[in-house]
Amino acid sequence: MHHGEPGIAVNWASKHMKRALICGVGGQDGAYLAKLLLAKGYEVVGTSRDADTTPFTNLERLGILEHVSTVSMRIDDYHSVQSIVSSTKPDEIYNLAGQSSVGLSFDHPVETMEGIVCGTMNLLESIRAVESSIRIFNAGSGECFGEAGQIPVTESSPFHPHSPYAVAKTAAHNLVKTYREAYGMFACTGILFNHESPLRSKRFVTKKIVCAAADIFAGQNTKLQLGNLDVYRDWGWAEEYVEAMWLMLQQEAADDYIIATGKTVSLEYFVEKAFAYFNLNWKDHTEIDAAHFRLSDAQYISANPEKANKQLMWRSTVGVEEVINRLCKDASEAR
Ligand SMILES: C[C@H]1O[C@H](OP(=O)(O)OP(=O)(O)OC[C@H]2O[C@@H](n3cnc4c(=O)[nH]c(N)nc43)[C@H](O)[C@@H]2O)[C@@H](O)[C@@H](O)C1=O
Repeated sequence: MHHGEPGIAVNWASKHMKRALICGVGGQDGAYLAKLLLAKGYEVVGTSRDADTTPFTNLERLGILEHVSTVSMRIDDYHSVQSIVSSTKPDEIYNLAGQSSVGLSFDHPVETMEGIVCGTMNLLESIRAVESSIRIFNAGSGECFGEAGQIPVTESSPFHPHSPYAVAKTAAHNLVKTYREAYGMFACTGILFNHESPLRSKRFVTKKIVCAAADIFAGQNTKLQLGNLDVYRDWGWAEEYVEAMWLMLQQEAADDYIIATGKTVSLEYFVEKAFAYFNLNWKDHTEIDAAHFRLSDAQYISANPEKANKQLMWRSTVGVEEVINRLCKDASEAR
């Protein structure tokens, strides 16, 4: 493992291997992507704000911590970003850094904007300054569409962001498109819908639900407090989504793609199925708490992933029922 200060050059074992820079390697997607790229023979450099103190528990859990070179980089500081891009000279950059919780973005809008908008800008500008042939993937979000109604959105549907997070992701999406069109950069955004795994934190509703159900099943006398259950989302499996990120950068031309399962269900359905996994009736163990309602929240979001299916030959194979089963199994084993 290589911990390093921004600017420290890394000695690479081989010149033939592709090198990837994963910004935000400590998160769910960063960890799964690192695992995927290592398996494909890439040299992987991963950044976090402070690599010397970040525990990288997700990388450890996947058994790949010693295979990833971790470096400190402040995504919101251009000099820090430029110095890492020029010292690592990657073939591909994956921008998974910045605040990822929609809920938290209402409490920390400035930090959210700086990390996502300035962060994306800093990466694009660094590529322009250092080596414009570097390919970049940017993690976009289905939240950008906002309230989209029953008709599944496509890549050409309009964005109606309604949270600081979604506003930031919309701006980053537009920046990527502008750099692609104006400077001819190979820059793509994956418009990612909800994707889950055991590596998710309890800040996200899926992990919160399955952990509570497992605790209650094990005898804990608690009630699960939730917000609005009458919201509809498209939940997929994170490990499959990172595959789509990689595929986007292997195409002949850069483009943006919706990455989703294509199936939307209600949060109530998710809760019901998760408790049913443990032979529990969710209604006996949950309470609605107004404190968990968002200041604004899209009620219904559904997506059409046909473009990714056809052009990337990427298809989600883990549907929401399987997502629930896998998360519940992990939550009960983790206790
Ligand atoms: C596509 C998008 O996907 C994720 O963002 P998210 O959809 O906000 O994820 P979540 O799990 O926090 O909320 C899902 C829904 O569930 C509702 N909800 C009800 N009750 C609770 C509750 O108690 N906690 C939470 N967290 N949500 C609740 C909440 O209001 C929302 O409608 C991120 O990956 C993000 O990075 C991203 O881009």
